[in-house]
Amino acid sequence: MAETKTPILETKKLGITFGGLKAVQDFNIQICQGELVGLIGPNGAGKTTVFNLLTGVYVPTEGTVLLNGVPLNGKKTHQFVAAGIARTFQNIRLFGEMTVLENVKAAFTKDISYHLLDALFRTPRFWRAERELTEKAMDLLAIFNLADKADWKASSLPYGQQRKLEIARALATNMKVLLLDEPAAGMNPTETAELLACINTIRDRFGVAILLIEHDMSLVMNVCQRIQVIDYGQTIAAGLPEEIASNPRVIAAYLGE
Ligand SMILES: Nc1ncnc2c1ncn2[C@@H]1O[C@H](COP(=O)(O)OP(=O)(O)OP(=O)(O)O)[C@@H](O)[C@H]1O
Repeated sequence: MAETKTPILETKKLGITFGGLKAVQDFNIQICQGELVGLIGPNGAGKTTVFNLLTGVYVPTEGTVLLNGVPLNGKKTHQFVAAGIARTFQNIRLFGEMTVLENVKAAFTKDISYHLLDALFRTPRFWRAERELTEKAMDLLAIFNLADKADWKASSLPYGQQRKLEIARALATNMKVLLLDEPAAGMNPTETAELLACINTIRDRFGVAILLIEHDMSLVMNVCQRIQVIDYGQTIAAGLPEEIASNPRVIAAYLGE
């Protein structure tokens, strides 16, 4: 018998209109712990707009985003992050002048257990907490094979590794849901294969729910358990990768692109 799980992330009739344009409408999705779902669709279909709705960047014109069954209506972006929804962006947004390690440590702000005075006077509590943060950050970097580059300036990493660092930083926010916006964009096949392995590790190790926007179809078909397809802001198909690959509406939407 199929196991019934409570979705971590759920949307109900989510939609947004810009002027007269219904960029996303009646968008319904459920993602459970440890699930990896792909969100695909032709250019301009509304994928990034969905991410902006899921992170509080856009206020929906209709519908609701729920995290563990709790509606997030009216919350600001930082409250979405605090609640456990983290994302990466199509264009890399690292602190380029900071080191790889500092980039990850900066994302652990929720875990800082010392006060301002401890930091000012460099008390034992400050050093203990700093050591723990460094260990946690190094553990994350190790998953992404970046531990030996901890002291590098983030901007000096090769492109594919900067993308991995972005994901490591998103994980440091202790999130329950990870939204990845075209993580393989601009990567060569070797970097894409490494990324694929990382995404699988993250899912297994952290049990997070992942929603992935990706144009690289082989990546999507390889890693996703389910795929939802949107076109002109509306869901045109949802199902297993093999069902999606042979769905006539999906094929027509992509051929028409
Ligand atoms: N802030 C905005 N104001 C007006 N229109 C917008 C805004 N954001 C997105 N749109 C429009 O909504 C539609 C969906 O755009 P979106 O960027 O979400 O598509 P996408 O599927 O992510 O595309 P791509 O694959 O090219 O990144 C487009 O027609 C876009 O022009």
